[in-house]
Amino acid sequence: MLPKVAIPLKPDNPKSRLSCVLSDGERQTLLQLTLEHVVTVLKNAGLQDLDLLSKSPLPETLENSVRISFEAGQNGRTVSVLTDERDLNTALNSYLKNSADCRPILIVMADLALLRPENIQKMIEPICSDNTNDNNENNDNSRFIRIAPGKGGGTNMIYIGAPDVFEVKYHGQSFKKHMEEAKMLTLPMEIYDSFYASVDIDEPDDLTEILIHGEGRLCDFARQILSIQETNGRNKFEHKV
Ligand SMILES: Nc1nc2c(ncn2[C@@H]2O[C@H](COP(=O)(O)OP(=O)(O)OP(=O)(O)O)[C@@H](O)[C@H]2O)c(=O)[nH]1
Ligand SMILES: C[C@H](OP(=O)(O)O)C(=O)O
Repeated sequence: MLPKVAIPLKPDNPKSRLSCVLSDGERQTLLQLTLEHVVTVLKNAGLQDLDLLSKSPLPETLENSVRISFEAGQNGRTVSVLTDERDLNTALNSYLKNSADCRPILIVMADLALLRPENIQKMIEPICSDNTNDNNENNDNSRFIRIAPGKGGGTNMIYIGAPDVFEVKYHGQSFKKHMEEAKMLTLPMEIYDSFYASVDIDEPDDLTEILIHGEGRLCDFARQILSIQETNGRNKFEHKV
């Protein structure tokens, strides 16, 4: 069964850890470009239903750019916008509990600038039988958890096959906390290890990854804000502040 996708969004003061190198307007642009990239990748991977879970009312321009990138309305694709002002974990856990149809949920962060369609396909494919858990109380291997770690201990994507019982615990080494949660619930669990899925754009140095590996408008944006300095025959990226 295809999962529903949830993308949490914080449209006010986004990417605050980049405020030392990017203006507020540039950080808004970065959010929009990374979100458009992620949504295009989800569409190209064949996903159908997208929920944007926003901390504050989503600006119309951002919502429209998502609808256009996802080609909402075509081939049955849907985009819904939900607003929940509570903190990230409270909002997402309430969303998971309220997904009445118990369809699997794939949570994807909006800042995965290097994400590729094959990463999504790997995230949603059935779990390898070697990784299933004999103690799985549910005795149902469709109710598995698959985690794509982010650098520094975060969780960039998580497939939740059991949204009625699993609770997310983002921030502060969430990757380990999510593994522990799956173990505690005796759900089958797998780690999806991919460089492209592991890069989220949090700190100034992460911008260089866009310049090196990124494509299209995101790469153009990185070129505008970074310059390449050559020292002793080696390239070094510096921020144009
Ligand atoms: N709904 C919701 N989404 C959030 C919240 N905080 C962050 N997000 C989103 O969660 C994902 C990961 O966010 P972070 O990298 O932790 O936060 P950020 O706002 O992007 O950046 P910083 O301000 O530097 O922490 C992004 O898609 C954010 O837009 C929140 O409180 N509520
Ligand atoms: C939301 C948080 O993101 P980070 O702070 O790692 O960007 C996490 O993945 O737990």
